[in-house]
Amino acid sequence: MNDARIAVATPMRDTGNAMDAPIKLAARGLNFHYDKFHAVKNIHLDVPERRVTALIGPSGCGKSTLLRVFNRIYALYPRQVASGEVLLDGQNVLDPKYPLNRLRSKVGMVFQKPVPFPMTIFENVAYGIRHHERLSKSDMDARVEEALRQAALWDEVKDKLKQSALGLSGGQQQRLCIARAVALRPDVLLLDEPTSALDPISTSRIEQLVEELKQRYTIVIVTHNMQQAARVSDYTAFMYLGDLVEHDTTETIFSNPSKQQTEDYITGRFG
Ligand SMILES: Nc1ncnc2c1ncn2[C@@H]1O[C@H](COP(=O)(O)OP(=O)(O)OP(=O)(O)O)[C@@H](O)[C@H]1O
Repeated sequence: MNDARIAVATPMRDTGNAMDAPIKLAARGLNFHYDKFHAVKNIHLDVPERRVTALIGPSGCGKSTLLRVFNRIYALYPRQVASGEVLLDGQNVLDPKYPLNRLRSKVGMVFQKPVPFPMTIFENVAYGIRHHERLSKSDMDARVEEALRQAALWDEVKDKLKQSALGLSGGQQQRLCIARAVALRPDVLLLDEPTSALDPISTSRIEQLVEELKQRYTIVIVTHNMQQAARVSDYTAFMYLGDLVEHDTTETIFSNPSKQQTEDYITGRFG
């Protein structure tokens, strides 16, 4: 093994090329254009259920774009066009007939910079739930607590639920954003560089959390940090200039990639 390669700390199953879990989310012949710019090129990708899949690759290769296509955020913007399919449990979520509300409740997203709403900690979590469900006060209290516990934040905030979320630290704010996403009980969590704005302790907290969350959720994480990809993910997809170059178990990608470009990237020769 080349010294520059990254040690994979997570124990890996010997899966060969086969997935060790059913496919939850899949891209089929997926293309994406920002106006005339072809940002994602004919991608086929299988995302297994209750596993962590990392998207890695140099800046501008299309990682965030792919994530945004997975929950159709682009649909808000004119001149952003996707073609091909994104299958969630076999149903094409890019089909305009697939209700956006259903998609939002099944696929949660957490962004690079934590952006809590300027309201109380409780309301930050309850807000999204109210959009989708009508719950009694006691059910809502229980749901908010459940979400905050899953995001490993409950113990730190249980005595100040009525205080503004803006008073939380950056790491706590990011866990609040994760609580907001899991509060809708989604199937899939998309994490777009969730720790890039955080200090090392908060980063490690979120990485531990990802490990816990995968017991319940299918997770796709975009990261620039290859050590992080190696630590938290079961599968890794390497992208370059809009192409999906290689996708395999994280162990294989970091110890025995089949493509030269992948090897060059993970050993730090470019990117
Ligand atoms: N709103 C936009 N309009 C036009 N082009 C865009 C837009 N957003 C992204 N792009 C282009 O699409 C390509 C992919 O961008 P994307 O943000 O998906 O890359 P990335 O791999 O996530 O990069 P980074 O790691 O720097 O976040 C880039 O060339 C980028 O310049």
